[in-house]
Amino acid sequence: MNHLYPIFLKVHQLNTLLVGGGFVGTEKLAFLLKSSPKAQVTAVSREFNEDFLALAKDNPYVTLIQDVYHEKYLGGKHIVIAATDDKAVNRRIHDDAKERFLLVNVADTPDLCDFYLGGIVSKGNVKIAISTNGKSPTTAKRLRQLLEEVIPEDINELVENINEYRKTLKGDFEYKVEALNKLTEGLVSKEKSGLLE
Ligand SMILES: C[C@@]1(CC(=O)O)C2=NC(=C\c3[nH]c(c(CCC(=O)O)c3CC(=O)O)Cc3[nH]c(c(CC(=O)O)c3CCC(=O)O)/C=C3\N/C(=C\2)[C@@H](CCC(=O)O)[C@]3(C)CC(=O)O)/[C@H]1CCC(=O)O
Ligand SMILES: NC(=O)c1ccc[n+]([C@@H]2O[C@H](COP(=O)([O-])OP(=O)(O)OC[C@H]3O[C@@H](n4cnc5c(N)ncnc54)[C@H](O)[C@@H]3O)[C@@H](O)[C@H]2O)c1
Repeated sequence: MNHLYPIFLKVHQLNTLLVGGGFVGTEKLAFLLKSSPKAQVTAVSREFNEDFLALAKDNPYVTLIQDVYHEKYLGGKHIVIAATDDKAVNRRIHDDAKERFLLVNVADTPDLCDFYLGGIVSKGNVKIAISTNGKSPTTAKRLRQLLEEVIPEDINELVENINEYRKTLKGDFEYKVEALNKLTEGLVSKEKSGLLE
């Protein structure tokens, strides 16, 4: 049983602190920016590797601070990701963040995470997040690849068209729900939709 509740964060209007500019820090920044190119990220690390620097370069929303972690960097942050290679430092980041009621992810310790970064499928306005409850990130990656293949590229057109239709509906809430459900009935029947072919 997976007890996690997924939400979709507007990270362009939240401040994220990422500590650790090595391999894992780079991976986390890359996935964050892939989904949310304007994510506001402050990255603190003793050293940044080349890939990290390349990702952050020319991105006005990513601020680099070359320093060891200090709790002062938690000021004004909503979300914290600890990705150093020092377990004790990651633990301290976690404890400092919890003291401030911040949401924290400790990349090397699922038990210390308030949330996981998941596999993400993006097709226009449609976004699907995948988690294995921290048990097998490789499976999350494979499921992401599978869904990227089977979800049609034109799913976004469908969403846009339904959005246009939705705006033209004049009745009360119940009327709108009924009209939209009728229009989209075919999507969940295999024969009519073609979505699952
Ligand atoms: C989905 C994805 C998103 C992302 O990174 O943004 C993601 N990991 C990805 C890939 C990946 N990570 C690892 C491998 C190597 C194979 C393996 O070890 O399994 C591969 C596969 C590969 O790279 O091929 C190693 C690894 N990962 C974690 C640990 C620590 C531990 O488990 O103890 C270790 C061992 C470190 C070590 O042994 O030293 C922990 C976490 N990784 C998570 C997310 C969270 C749980 C997500 C969930 O609920 O499923 C969680 C808990 C915390 C977090 O990071 O949020 C991204 C795929 C994105 C994509 O391609 O779509
Ligand atoms: N969640 C995942 O997907 C995942 C995947 C692989 C590994 N891991 C784990 O993540 C951890 C990090 O691994 P890595 O490969 O990125 O290591 P790395 O050596 O490439 O990077 C570590 C970074 O942390 C920085 N750092 C170290 N101490 C610091 C401090 N006190 N303050 C600020 N920065 C500091 C270093 O300068 C370096 O940039 C390891 O514990 C590893 O087991 C997690």
